[in-house]
Amino acid sequence: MAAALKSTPSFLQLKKPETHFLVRHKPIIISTRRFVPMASLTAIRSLGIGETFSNLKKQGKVALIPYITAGDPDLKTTAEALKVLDACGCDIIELGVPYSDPLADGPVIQAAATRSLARGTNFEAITSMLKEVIPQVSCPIALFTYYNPILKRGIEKFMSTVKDIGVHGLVVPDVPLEETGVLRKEAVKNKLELVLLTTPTTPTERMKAIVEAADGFVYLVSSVGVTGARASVSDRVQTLLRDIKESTTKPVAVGFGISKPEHVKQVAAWGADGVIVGSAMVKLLGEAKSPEEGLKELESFTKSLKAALP
Ligand SMILES: O=P(O)(O)OC[C@@H](O)[C@@H](O)c1c[nH]c2ccccc12
Repeated sequence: MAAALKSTPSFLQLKKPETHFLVRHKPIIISTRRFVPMASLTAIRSLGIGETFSNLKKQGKVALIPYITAGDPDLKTTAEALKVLDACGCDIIELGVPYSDPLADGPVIQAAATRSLARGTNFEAITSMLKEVIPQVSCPIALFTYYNPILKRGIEKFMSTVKDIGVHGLVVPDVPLEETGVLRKEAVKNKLELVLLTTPTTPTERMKAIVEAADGFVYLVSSVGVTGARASVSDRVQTLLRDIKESTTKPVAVGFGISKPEHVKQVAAWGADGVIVGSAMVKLLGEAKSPEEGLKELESFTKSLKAALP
């Protein structure tokens, strides 16, 4: 596996040459609308990623996966936004931990991270907010974080904290290749499913290694470059989806640039099992005249995307 990963071209010119855009995601949480009650009444945990996708598949549905930045415009609004996204039928929510050097992000998400950090958002505040919110929504939340905040806390500590608050997954876009094994081992120990990312520039052998190692689903990055709404989704996604699906039966979700109902419709028609929308959501929330305004716009936008999906 390591060998196959050696030649990983990162689709970003990241500062650290050895860093590859090999994302061991542990994403997300799955909204199954059904909880698996744990022993205690207070702690309930949604089903795993793979189970959620297979439930959706049985219903002929495609997962809607929003990404928003925690603490933008503030954590109170983030908590409300999670409930809005859940109520609108999102199947998976990615919650970004703001970071000072978000290399894989475009201007919208970078600006959101800057605003959030300027307000003093930190990991502890995010996890305590999540501890409150997760039991209130049927669609649990996954943390999206760069590698540094994990290292700062220690991988083991980070993973157990993430698991204890009821999170199912992580997205770590800049983890150096040689460290993905360690990350994965700890994640699995904490019953966290890891999703890996493949890109349009990932060589076939490497894509196969990624798909083989992915848990839950495979994240197909639709285009090279950084995150950000695009006018259209490249039709190369269709072939990329076909190639990946030739090497696995695992679900594949597509992200990057998706920002309109016609985009989600198109990507679903190409055979994606899930669509991921970040910048378009972040912009509505973070750039609105008021938090209430942002939440209202988020709701109608999300409903329009949901309506466009099977
Ligand atoms: O913002 P977009 O173009 O809709 O793409 C999804 C993306 O935001 C989300 O999955 C994400 C946010 N930051 C990232 C960094 C790397 C990979 C993925 C991400």
